[in-house]
Amino acid sequence: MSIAAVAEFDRQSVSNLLWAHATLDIVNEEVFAVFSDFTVKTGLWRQFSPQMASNLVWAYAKVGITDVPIFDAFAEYINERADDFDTQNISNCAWAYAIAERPDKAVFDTLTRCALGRLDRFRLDELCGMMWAYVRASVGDNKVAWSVLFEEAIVILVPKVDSLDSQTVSNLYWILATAAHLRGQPVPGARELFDSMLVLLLDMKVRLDSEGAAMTIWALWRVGRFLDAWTLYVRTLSDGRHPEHGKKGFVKSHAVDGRQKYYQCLLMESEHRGDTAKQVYIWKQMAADFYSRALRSACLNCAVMAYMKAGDREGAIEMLRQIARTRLGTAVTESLTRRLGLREEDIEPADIVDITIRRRPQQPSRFEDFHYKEAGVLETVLATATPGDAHSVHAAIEAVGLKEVWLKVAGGEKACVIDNVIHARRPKRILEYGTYVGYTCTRMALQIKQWGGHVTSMEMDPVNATIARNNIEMAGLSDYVTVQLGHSDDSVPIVLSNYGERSIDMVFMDQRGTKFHEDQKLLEKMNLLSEPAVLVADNVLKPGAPYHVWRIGSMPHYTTDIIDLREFGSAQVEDWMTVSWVRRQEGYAGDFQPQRELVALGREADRFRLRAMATSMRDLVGDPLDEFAARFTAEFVKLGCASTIFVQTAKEGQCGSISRLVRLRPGEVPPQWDGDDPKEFTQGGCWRSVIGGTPFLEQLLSEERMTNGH
Ligand SMILES: C[S@@+](CC[C@H](N)C(=O)[O-])C[C@H]1O[C@@H](n2cnc3c(N)ncnc32)[C@H](O)[C@@H]1O
Repeated sequence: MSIAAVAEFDRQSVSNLLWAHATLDIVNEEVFAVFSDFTVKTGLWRQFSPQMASNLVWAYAKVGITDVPIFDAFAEYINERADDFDTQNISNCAWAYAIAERPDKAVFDTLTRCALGRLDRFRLDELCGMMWAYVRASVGDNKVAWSVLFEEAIVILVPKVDSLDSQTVSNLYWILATAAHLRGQPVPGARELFDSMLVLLLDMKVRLDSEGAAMTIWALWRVGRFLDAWTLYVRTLSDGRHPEHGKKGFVKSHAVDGRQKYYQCLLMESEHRGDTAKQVYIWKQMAADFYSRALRSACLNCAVMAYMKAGDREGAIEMLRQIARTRLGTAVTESLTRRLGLREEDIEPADIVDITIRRRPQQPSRFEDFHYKEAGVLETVLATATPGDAHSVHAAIEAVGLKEVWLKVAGGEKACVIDNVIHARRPKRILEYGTYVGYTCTRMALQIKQWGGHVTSMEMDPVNATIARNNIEMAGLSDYVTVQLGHSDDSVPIVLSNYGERSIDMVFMDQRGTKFHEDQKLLEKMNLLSEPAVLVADNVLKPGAPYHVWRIGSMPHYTTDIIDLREFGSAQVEDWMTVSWVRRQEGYAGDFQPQRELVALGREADRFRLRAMATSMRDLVGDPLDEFAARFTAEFVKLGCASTIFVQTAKEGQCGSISRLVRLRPGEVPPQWDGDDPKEFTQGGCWRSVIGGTPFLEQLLSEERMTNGH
C-alpha cells in the first residue's frame, strides 16, 4: 500500500515510515528500494531535517539494505549540513555509514570536525557508539581509527570511570584494543583507562555479562595484557558461574555464549606460550562445564595431551590417575595411556581428585546444547570406531552425516575433489581453515603421511577443537595433524613462525566464504605459500564466496577450476568447490578490481551462512537459497566465471557410492540433479573416490606447455 502511494509521502512520513520498519525489524527490500529512489530522484532529501536524515540512514543500515543511492545523497547532505547536527545525529550517522560498510572518508572527516571540541556534550552511549563506528569504518583508505577523537574521548572518560556500566566498559575495551591493533600502537591514554576499568571489574563493582566478559578478555589479550586477562578470568569467571547472556548484546539466536570466545583466547595464548599449567586449568574448567560424560572426558584427555606435548610424563600420568578415579576414561584415554608406554592396569586411581573435575552442572547449558551434534559425533566415534584405525573413525563420522544429522564436513563428492588434488600436488604440508570434528584433516593426513606430510588445521571453536583432538587421537594420527586453536587471523602468524616462509603446499579453506579472498591475500602477503601452492575452497556457491570467485577468476596468478557438486548428506543441495594453483606472478598478494554487484551477493551469502549455522544446510533448500544460487551463478557467468568440472556419483555394490571428476566442455553446463541421494543407500566408510583420470586445468596447461616445448 505504501509503495503505491509513494508520491504522496512528505519528508517526515518517509523518515518515520522507514525508521518504524527498521525499529520493528521489518525488512521489506522493495519498500526500502522504492523509497530510496523516490527520496533521491525527487530531491526530497534536501528538505530533510538533520534528525530525519540521521534516522533515515540509520534505518537503511539497520536492515542491511545499503546498496541504495540514499547513502550517496546523504553523504552530500552531511557535508553541507553537518554544522546543524546535534550529538545524537552525529553519532547515528557515523554508526549508519560504518555498519553499512560505506566508510565514505568525506563523511567521517566532516563528522570528526563537528564532533571535536564538543565531545563532553555527547551522552556516554553516543560517545561509545561513535568510537565503535570509527573502528568499524577503518577499512581501506579510511583511517578514522587514527582520529584524535579517541584521545579526546579518553580524556573525558577517565574521570567518569566510576559511572560506567558493564556494557560500556566491555565496549570500550573492545574499541580501544581494536583501534590500537589497527594503528599498530596503543591509543594515547588508553592504558590509564584500561587500568581504572580493570579495578572496577576486579572489585566486582561492575559485573560483565557473558559477551562482555569475552570482549574484555579478548581485548586485554589483544593489547598484550594476557596476565591481566587471566586474572580477570580466574577472579570473576572460573568458579563455574558463567555469566548470563547480556540482554542487549545477545541478538543472534544462533550464537553461543561468551565462553566460546574467552576459552578460545585463553587456551590459544597458553598453548602459544607453552604454559601447561594454564592449559590444564582451562581444560579442567571446560570439563566441569559439561554435563555429557563424553565431553568431560574429551577435555581431560586434552589435558593429558597438553602434558605429553610439554614432555611432562608425571603430569600426564597424574591426570590419567584422576581420570581413572572419576571413571571418565574413554578409548582415547586408553590410546594416550598406550602412547605413554603404559597399560591401563598400570594406572592407579588417584587418591585425591581435583574438586573442579568433581563439579558437574545439573543440566546441559546452552553452550553445551549448541554443540549437541558434534558431541553426538564424538559419542559415535567412541562407540563404533577402533582406536588407531582412521578408516573406522571416518566411517563413524560419515554414518552420522549420512544417516542422522547434516554435518558440515567435506565428505562424499567433496572428498573426491580433495583426494584428487592431493594426488595431483602431493603436498608435504597442508593448512586447513576450520577443523570442525577433524574429518577432513584426518582424511588428508592419512594420505600425505605416506610421503612424510603433515596437516595443520586451525579451529576457533574450543569445543570443536577438543572433539577433533580426541577424534584425531582415535584415528591414530596425532603425530600427523596439529589442531591450532584460535581464530585464523591469530593462528596464521603462529603457523608462519612455526613452519617458516614458503612452507604451505596446499590450503583448504572451509571457514566463512566471504572471508576467503582476504585470507588468501594474507597468505600471499606473508609469503607462506610454496611455489606453486594449491588452494581448495569449499561452500563457494552455498552459502557463497563471491569475492573469492572473483579473485581467483579474475587475477592472473591463479589457474582455477570451478567444480559443481552436491553437498555431503544433502544431495539436493548444489554447491561449488574451487581448485586454484597459485603462482608468484602478476597480481600475487594484490587486490582485485572491485565489482559493485559482489557486495550484495556477499551480504546475502553471510545471511545464509548464519541461518545454516542455526539450522542445517538441508533446511535451506528451496526457494531463497536456490534463487540466490541461480543469481550467483548467472552473475559469475556474466563475469566470465563458470563451472569447468562436475562430480559424478554412482552406486557401488550393495551399500556404497563412487564419485569421479568429469570435465565440462566449453559452454557446457553441469547436469541437473537426477533425484538420487547417495545417503539413502550408502553406509559410512563406503563412499570411494576415483583418483586421477581427469586432470585439473593446471595439469592440462602444463601438458600443453610441454608439448609446445616450453
Ligand atoms: C565447515 S566446518 C569445517 C569442516 C572441516 N573442514 C571438514 O571438512 O571436516 C567450519 C569450521 O571452521 C571453524 N571456523 C570458522 N571460521 C574460522 C576461522 N576464521 N578460524 C578458525 N576456525 C574457523 C568453525 O568453528 C567450524 O568448526
